[in-house]
Amino acid sequence: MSAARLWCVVPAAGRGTRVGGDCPKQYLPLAGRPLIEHTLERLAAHPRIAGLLVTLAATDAHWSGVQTLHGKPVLAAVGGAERSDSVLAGLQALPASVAPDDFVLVHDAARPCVRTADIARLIELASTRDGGLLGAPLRDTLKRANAGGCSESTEARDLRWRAFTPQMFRRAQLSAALGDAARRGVNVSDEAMAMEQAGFAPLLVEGAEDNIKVTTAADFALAEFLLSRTA
Ligand SMILES: Nc1ccn([C@@H]2O[C@H](COP(=O)(O)OP(=O)(O)OP(=O)(O)O)[C@@H](O)[C@H]2O)c(=O)n1
Ligand SMILES: C[C@](O)(CO)[C@H](O)COP(=O)(O)O
Repeated sequence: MSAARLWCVVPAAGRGTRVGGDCPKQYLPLAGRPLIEHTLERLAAHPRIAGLLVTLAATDAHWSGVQTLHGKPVLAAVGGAERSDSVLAGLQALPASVAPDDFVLVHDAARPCVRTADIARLIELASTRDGGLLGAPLRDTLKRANAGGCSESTEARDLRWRAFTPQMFRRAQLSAALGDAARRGVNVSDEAMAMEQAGFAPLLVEGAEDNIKVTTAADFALAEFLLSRTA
């Protein structure tokens, strides 16, 4: 029997303010196509992905979108003010065929270079736990800056990881954790933070550090180079 396939929520309702300009970064050209289309293509091509639920800003009507990709459904829903709101909206908009206990992946539209093998490894390992996330141990010395932009102290580096996406959790548990954080007024920066606060210990799965999040204008050139190499 073939391995179960998972739906992926793709938060894409951001404004890309750190890139600047009028067009949200997910629609800016990257290697000749809108950034978001590289991400959706990479996800939909993965044999373990069943479908994509993309959350968009209500004003992003200009995104032509795609209805199916690699024979898989690509659905859209309206996101929210914060990334966590967009993820929660996406979870709530998933088809009824996605059961409460089914694992769901959440992957930033702004991360087009995620490696196919890393997605497979996350699914394999996190399925045996209460979920997990791709990341990488911190390898640089970590500094705490003061208001004047100078190094004030050096932070402990051991046991520190950078969190990437996808992050993978059970639909109902993640929805409950995100909803609880929102009710407490906590703006969680990723799904794992919400799950940690709900008492879970998400598995950290080491992935390639070229799974970059396109955040500033300078990231586009790096992402274009990486897209030409990774898959
Ligand atoms: N309210 C929001 C904010 C962000 N995102 C998505 O979450 C991902 C990671 O967020 P980030 O890189 O911060 O994107 P932006 O919020 O657009 O960037 P900025 O903070 O520079 O405005 C992106 O795919 C973004 O579109 C979202 O769906 N809804
Ligand atoms: C979810 C994430 O990509 C993990 O590193 C990150 O927290 C998103 O942060 P952003 O400020 O919304 O880009």
